[in-house]
Amino acid sequence: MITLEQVSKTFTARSGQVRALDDVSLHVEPGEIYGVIGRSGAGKSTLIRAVNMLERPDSGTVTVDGVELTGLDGAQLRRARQRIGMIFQQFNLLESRTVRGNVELALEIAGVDRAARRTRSAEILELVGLTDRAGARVFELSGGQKQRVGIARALAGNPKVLLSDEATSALDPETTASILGLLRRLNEDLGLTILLITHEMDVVKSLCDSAALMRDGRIVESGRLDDIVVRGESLMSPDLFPLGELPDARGTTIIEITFVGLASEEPVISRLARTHELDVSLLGAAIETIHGRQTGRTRLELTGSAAQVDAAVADLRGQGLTVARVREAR
Ligand SMILES: Nc1ncnc2c1ncn2[C@@H]1O[C@H](COP(=O)(O)OP(=O)(O)OP(=O)(O)O)[C@@H](O)[C@H]1O
Repeated sequence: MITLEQVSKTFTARSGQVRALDDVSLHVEPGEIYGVIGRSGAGKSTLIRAVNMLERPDSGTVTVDGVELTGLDGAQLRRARQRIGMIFQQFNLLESRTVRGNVELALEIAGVDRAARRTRSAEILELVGLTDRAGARVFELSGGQKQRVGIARALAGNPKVLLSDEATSALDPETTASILGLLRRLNEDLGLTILLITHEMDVVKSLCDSAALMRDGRIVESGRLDDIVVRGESLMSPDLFPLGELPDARGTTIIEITFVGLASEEPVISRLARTHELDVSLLGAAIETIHGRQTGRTRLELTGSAAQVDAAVADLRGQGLTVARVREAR
């Protein structure tokens, strides 16, 4: 539904040239929720703005719903953009207008007549749970309600794709959860494809089907979330399962095991110690609900000979568990 191929963008800042997007390729399937995560300055905003050509790439192609946007200009581009909704961290609403007035604005610009606008805004406000606030002014609303208006406005033209630029970053945790729940419902009920950028791993964990990690204008890891969590050496794992710093080196081997949909690591640990005559200590465990499944990562310290440790790791892998050797005994 969204494909970026080898997209690059360089800005000229006072301090010199900044390569905000460096050969970025990305593919979002129809109906998917795709999250791009990264620190401030990684290039996330430039990436999402490139998808609807708010930021025109220097090179590469952007295709949305079969239309190559990088090849369009003027009226063609405006038409194609109507199929792409966007929501923002600061909502970007017109404060002086009513809720309904904000939702109808894009339809007014698109030349939709008054009666059709009214019908459509009523429909969409019901979808986001704001029917009883239709006549309220924007400044009277809470942050969560404002974002619901933002979502309703973005969906008024019936887009296939919704772009979300840090849509929950200005909201408290409870309101964030309700907005993420709404996005999930719209994805399921309307088949809406969602591409979002965020610096919060919790947003990715609770909402996304797939994710990409950006650093210095590049995508350094990407894939379906359920594949990423079982990748032993995933770059996103430390943030997906925060286990803290490794202890100081003390001549032992440290491994991390990923469990998907498994209730407890206890039998694995005791069996490991028994079978391989190793000392096994549990250094930490993090369990998260990812994609609706309980997924966990356990960090274990193994004390034994190199051969015992190798045999233990092979045994765990043989049981279908993902094992990363995060520190070798020296
Ligand atoms: N219009 C611009 N002119 C000059 N430099 C820019 C411009 N827009 C972005 N940059 C630079 O490009 C790099 C990527 O910025 P971008 O805003 O895409 O990152 P980000 O990951 O979205 O960060 P944040 O979360 O802080 O917005 C940064 O170094 C930024 O300073």
